[in-house]
Amino acid sequence: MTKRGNGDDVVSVDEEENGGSEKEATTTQAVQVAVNIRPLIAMERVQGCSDCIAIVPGEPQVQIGHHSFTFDYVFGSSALPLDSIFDKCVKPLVEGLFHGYNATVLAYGQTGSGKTYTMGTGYTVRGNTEGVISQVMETIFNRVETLKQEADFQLQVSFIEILKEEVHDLLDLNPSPADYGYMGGTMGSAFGGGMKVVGTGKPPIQIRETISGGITLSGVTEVNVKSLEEMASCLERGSLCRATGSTNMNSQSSRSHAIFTITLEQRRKWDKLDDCGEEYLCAKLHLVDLAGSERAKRTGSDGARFKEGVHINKGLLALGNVISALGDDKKRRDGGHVPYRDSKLTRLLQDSLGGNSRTVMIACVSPADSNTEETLNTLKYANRARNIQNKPMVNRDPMAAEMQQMRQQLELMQAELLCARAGGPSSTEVQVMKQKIAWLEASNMDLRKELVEARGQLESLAQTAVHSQVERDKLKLKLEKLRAGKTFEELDGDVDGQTGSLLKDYVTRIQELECELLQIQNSRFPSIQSSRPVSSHSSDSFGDSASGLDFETTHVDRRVFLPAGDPSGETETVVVAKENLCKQLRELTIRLQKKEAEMKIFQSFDPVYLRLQYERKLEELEEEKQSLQGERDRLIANLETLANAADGSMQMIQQTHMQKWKQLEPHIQSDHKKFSRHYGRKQITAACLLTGLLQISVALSSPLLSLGADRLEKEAGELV
Ligand SMILES: Nc1ncnc2c1ncn2[C@@H]1O[C@H](COP(=O)(O)OP(=O)(O)OP(=O)(O)O)[C@@H](O)[C@H]1O
Repeated sequence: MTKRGNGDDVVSVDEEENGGSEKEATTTQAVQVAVNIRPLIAMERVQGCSDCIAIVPGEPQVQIGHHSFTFDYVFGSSALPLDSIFDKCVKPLVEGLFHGYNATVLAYGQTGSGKTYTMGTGYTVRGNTEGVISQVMETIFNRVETLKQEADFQLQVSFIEILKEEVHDLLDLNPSPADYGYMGGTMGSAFGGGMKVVGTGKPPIQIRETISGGITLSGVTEVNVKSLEEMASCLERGSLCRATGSTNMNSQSSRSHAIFTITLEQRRKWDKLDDCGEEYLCAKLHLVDLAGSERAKRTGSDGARFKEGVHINKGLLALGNVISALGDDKKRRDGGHVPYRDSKLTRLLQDSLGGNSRTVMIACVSPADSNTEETLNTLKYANRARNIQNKPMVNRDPMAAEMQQMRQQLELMQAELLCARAGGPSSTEVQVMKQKIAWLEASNMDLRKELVEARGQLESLAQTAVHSQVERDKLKLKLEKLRAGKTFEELDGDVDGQTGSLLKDYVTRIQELECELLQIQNSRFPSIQSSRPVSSHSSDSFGDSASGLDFETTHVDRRVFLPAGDPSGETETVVVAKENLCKQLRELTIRLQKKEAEMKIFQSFDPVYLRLQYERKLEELEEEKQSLQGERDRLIANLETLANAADGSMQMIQQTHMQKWKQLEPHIQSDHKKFSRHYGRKQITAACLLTGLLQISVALSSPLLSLGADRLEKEAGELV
């Protein structure tokens, strides 16, 4: 959406530099209006004219007297330089040509205001090469050169003038008698000194309307051009043939309206043809240099020149009416009549004004105060022209479109024929199958994407698994090494710093405690000690416990389960007890093995927390050891006393022991509970310690103590 200076909002089809939307235009585009203010010419200076047009700095706004107008662009004077007129206004139209849009550049204004100068219609190869048209030609050929790999281009030019309501072909080498009636000005200088060549001639050019509503000129010469030079030569030839004449206001006044038309046809190459691209496009660019409006009084024209002036003004008046009709919002909304047919000029410009063309109007004005009235009129018309809405659309060749359709039909029928011959499916089935294939291809693409994602996830999982496996193997190895009796020093390389040394300390301390307990046990029952085999590696049994606890093979003297002085029932009781014990211990072993796995996790726990836990437990164990030592001493003393007593008093001693045990039992239970809390995860060590306690009780060897031993054993089982 472009905000128009006069307050109208105009929907632009495409405002990009490339000048062309590839889509069909569904919106309208207003005629763009640029004002070109030429400088005061010598004649005006001589006459002492002054500048009557003011420009609002930085704005496309001009003021004349108390009138103010806003346009799309203002060039000349203190506004934009004239040489930027092509880039700003015309280049987008040229680009649009390559997208199939017709375009028109129309120079309008009073006589001597600079229309021919601006358009460059007075082009000569060796002389005047200024103006819009020469830049248009250059740009077109540059673009063709750039795009020649993608499409085949064909360029044609035609050049006509409307003189006294007659259309003349300026490129016809054999003009009809009607074409050479004019002998004023410089016409025909290139072809025989001031006269058009007389020839057999063709029928006069006629303006026709096509079925689609387009305007064409039948009988006009269209010259195929392949190079810039060829096109420039056509322009020069036509310019020289154009009717010009000298008036008081312009020594080389154009006496006709001239239209130089460039037709661009492009056919996309097969391999460059995409689905949405057009195979064939054809667009026309009309470059129009109108004759200037004039007042006979000022031009000083009389006779033939006066008649020309009348015709010129008539044509311009018709143009003014068309502009008024199109520029009037109300009339346009009501679908009011637009008098295109009132003149040949308006008829020819039908597409350009309110049609399917993209149009730029350049209103040329003189700044001289002597021309104020004409300048004001021009600006008023130009301002009205800004209200004209066109509907640019891509020009397809109907024949080519039909051909394309037929080609597609042919392909389909050929495919059907092949299928029918091979007994294959019908065309409907083929269509369905094609759709299915398309659908399958799409879903295949989706699945491929999912597969790639899944593969990525799998790889990362595999990496994690490998990593975990390596960690597990390392831990396994360490454990095996520890089981094999390796010290922590030997494992130093494998165990990481703080945790390793901490564990080492605690294991050493536990082993020391175990030894101490064993010593207590030995010193408490010296009589029994002598009757049971003492392993030289007493700690090994605990070591084994820690590394798998093979209790089945633990050397426990079976006699420890026998009631004193009852050798008769020894074998049976011991075997049963041993079996029970072994069974329980087997279960214990399995559970401990499970816990062993948890141990690994436990190793990764916070060392500080672990240290505190262990320290607390060590204190408790120390206390327990102290109390046990005290109790041991007392028991030894009692035993010694009792040993001297008679057998009858043995019963009493046993009862005393029983009482003592009952007193101790709650303490032991509470200790065990604490123990199990702190050693919830450190089951192996707990089991070791409990086993130690078990062995102590076993070593006591008395029935009441064996009862305590049973309890301990049971608790050990629960704990684990
Ligand atoms: N921008 C400009 N700078 C300098 N001179 C200019 C400029 N525009 C026009 N002129 C001069 O003004 C004079 C009239 O210009 P031109 O012939 O282009 O007017 P015109 O509008 O085509 O007139 P007509 O309608 O009579 O054909 C010429 O001498 C031309 O060189």
